[in-house]
Amino acid sequence: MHFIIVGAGSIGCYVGGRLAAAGQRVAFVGRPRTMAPLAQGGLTVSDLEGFKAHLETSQLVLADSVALAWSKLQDSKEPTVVLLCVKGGATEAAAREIGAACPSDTVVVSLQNGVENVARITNAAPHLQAVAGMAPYNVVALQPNQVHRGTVGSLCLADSPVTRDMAAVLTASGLPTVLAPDMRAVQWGKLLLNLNNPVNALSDLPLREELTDRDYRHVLAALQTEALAVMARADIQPAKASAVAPSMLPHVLRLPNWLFTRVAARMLRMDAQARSSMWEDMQQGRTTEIEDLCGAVVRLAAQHHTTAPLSAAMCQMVAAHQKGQRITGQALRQTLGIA
Ligand SMILES: NC(=O)C1=CN([C@@H]2O[C@H](COP(=O)(O)OP(=O)(O)OC[C@H]3O[C@@H](n4cnc5c(N)ncnc54)[C@H](OP(=O)(O)O)[C@@H]3O)[C@@H](O)[C@H]2O)C=CC1
Ligand SMILES: CC(C)(CO)C(=O)C(=O)O
Repeated sequence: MHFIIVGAGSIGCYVGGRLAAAGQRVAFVGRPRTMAPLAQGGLTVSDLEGFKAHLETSQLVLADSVALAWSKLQDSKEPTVVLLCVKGGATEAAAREIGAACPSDTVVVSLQNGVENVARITNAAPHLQAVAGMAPYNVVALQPNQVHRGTVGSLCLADSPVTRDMAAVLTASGLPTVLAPDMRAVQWGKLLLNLNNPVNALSDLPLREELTDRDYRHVLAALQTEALAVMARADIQPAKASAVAPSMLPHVLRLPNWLFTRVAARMLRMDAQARSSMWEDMQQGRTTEIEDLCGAVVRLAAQHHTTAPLSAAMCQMVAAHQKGQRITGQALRQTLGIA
């Protein structure tokens, strides 16, 4: 099996880098700004468990378009799978490019956050086979050509005949992968955790520091309580995406620090430098995924004739936020009126 990574950023370089380090054929498609450091210095992938591998430039297949990546991999009869690793706002354009470059029925696995990307791929390129995936862990770029996984977990793919072989290849390459029959539940379960992305980005703190502040946790708990109510109304039962069951998450987050750090020890098992992908977007002045996360809760609420005022307020705060500004947990709690 060959892989094309579309969106060679944090997740794309981590997943593609682990596959390539394990000997799989992988082509990376990215922007010139992210591809130039790979072309100059190769790619280093590492994780908090001590794994570290360096791939020389000569070991990497780099391409500035999906069409070129496809042609570079067609030297055997191996099936080629596309792993889509762009931010939600870039999905449709990327899907159109994949659709134009790859034959009908090419499998495109979305490893993106949010709940709407498979539908976006299908709308933009109906002849592709879009498959839902989920990356549970945090990856940051420590250097322009070094990506590091700072938290733990297994990749998750929609269970289907096309993903079974893929899951085995990913797992054998150091990317433990599980298959799930109901990806909608998995994606909404992950979205509940991702409601921390805007809180983390506004805090301007590493994840662990932010999560050990009870005021920030109260904000996250309130966002999750609101989202859980909207999901219940929509008959969505979010899957467990962390050590804590979805319905228990807000209760655990509201615990005092001394108890939270014990009960949620697994949730806090992360590198001191790990930050949310939304924090990285804000730092780089890029469009954030707030509309894919809090915006999705607001849209689901509207579809079911209710509202999600806290998620709506977070959409506004993130849109108005200036890079480098830190909002304390207490200030955030006050602004949102969270008791
Ligand atoms: N980072 C993390 O820890 C985690 C991220 N995720 C999810 O994974 C997805 C990717 O996140 P992340 O890796 O952080 O994002 P990054 O921004 O680091 O990487 C995405 C890259 O794709 C590029 N890109 C966009 N469109 C195209 C295109 N058509 N062709 C080639 N390259 C393109 C982007 O360039 P440009 O910026 O110029 O558009 C960017 O360099 C998101 O949905 C995120 O929520 C999930 C779990 C954890
Ligand atoms: C892994 C996690 C939850 C870390 O915040 C994430 O998905 C992200 O940063 O986008």
